[in-house]
Amino acid sequence: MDEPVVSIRGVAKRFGAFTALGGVDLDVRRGEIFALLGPNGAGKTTLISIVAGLLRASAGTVRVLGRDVVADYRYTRRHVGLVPQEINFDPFFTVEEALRIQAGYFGVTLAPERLEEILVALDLVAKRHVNARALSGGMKRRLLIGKALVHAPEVLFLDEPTAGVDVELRQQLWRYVRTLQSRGTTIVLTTHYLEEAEELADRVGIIDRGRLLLVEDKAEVLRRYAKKTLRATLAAPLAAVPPALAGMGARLEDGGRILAIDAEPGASFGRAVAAVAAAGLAVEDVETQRMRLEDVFVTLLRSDRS
Ligand SMILES: Nc1ncnc2c1ncn2[C@@H]1O[C@H](COP(=O)(O)OP(=O)(O)OP(=O)(O)O)[C@@H](O)[C@H]1O
Repeated sequence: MDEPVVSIRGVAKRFGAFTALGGVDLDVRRGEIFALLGPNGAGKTTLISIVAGLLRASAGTVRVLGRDVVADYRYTRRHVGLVPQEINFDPFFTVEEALRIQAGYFGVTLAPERLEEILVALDLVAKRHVNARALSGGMKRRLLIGKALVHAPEVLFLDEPTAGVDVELRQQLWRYVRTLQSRGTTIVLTTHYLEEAEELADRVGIIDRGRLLLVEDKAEVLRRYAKKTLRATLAAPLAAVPPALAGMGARLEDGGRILAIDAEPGASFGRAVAAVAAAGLAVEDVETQRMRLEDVFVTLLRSDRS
């Protein structure tokens, strides 16, 4: 297999007596979208900042494209793009100037077609000559993303890229993130919008209190942890669940009109459907629902903390 694009080994970070990261091991694969999920204060930004070379680890090593982020800072920084969580740019420049200046920091001249592409993707064409201070919060965040892209980084870190961005534009950004991925960019994102991770990520990592609880393919996480529920709409309401179905944990909802049955992750509904038929129930409609990544996330965190 390819060498990982980012390789994190035993990374710890202490702030005084407080341990923000307690020994993290993680490999990010070439070309993937990796979503780092965790509650407030879990250590996501700390980890990303260490990988991007903005913060020194107290222990452990990080390699980006095979090079150590401390010893080879200039090289690794050159290949990393970081969209920070906090908006922190000089408000006196226009959007276009801010992008050109940022490219200059990396010794790159921003080609006109690249500038256009970034402005279009981030919906900032109409604001290109506007001072950054006159942008709305969501526009400022989009400019931050643009700034992280000017030097065409191989690895892009997005720390809550769509916080405060409206729904329509969020979807547009998702499409652009996928375009970047299709061109070979590796993307690591943190987000509190679990639907964002569900939509974009190939793999997810869940971090809590400075420890990684799980790193797994997203599809596998859902397969392994997401319960399913089958809801059968009955032709006539029931007063009580038939005994054979009660033994499977079936319950009534909506005044007895709906019979709901849960299946453990990975299990099928074959037996439940057969039991409904055997009970002689007339079924008008059937719906199945699977837990979303958000529910899985909450369940996993709860079980870690209990
Ligand atoms: N410079 C610092 N000095 C002291 N403590 C810090 C510092 N930076 C971060 N921390 C602490 O480290 C922990 C992890 O913070 P971090 O910003 O990495 O969390 P996060 O997972 O990104 O959270 P959020 O989702 O809220 O952005 C928090 O408890 C935070 O208070």
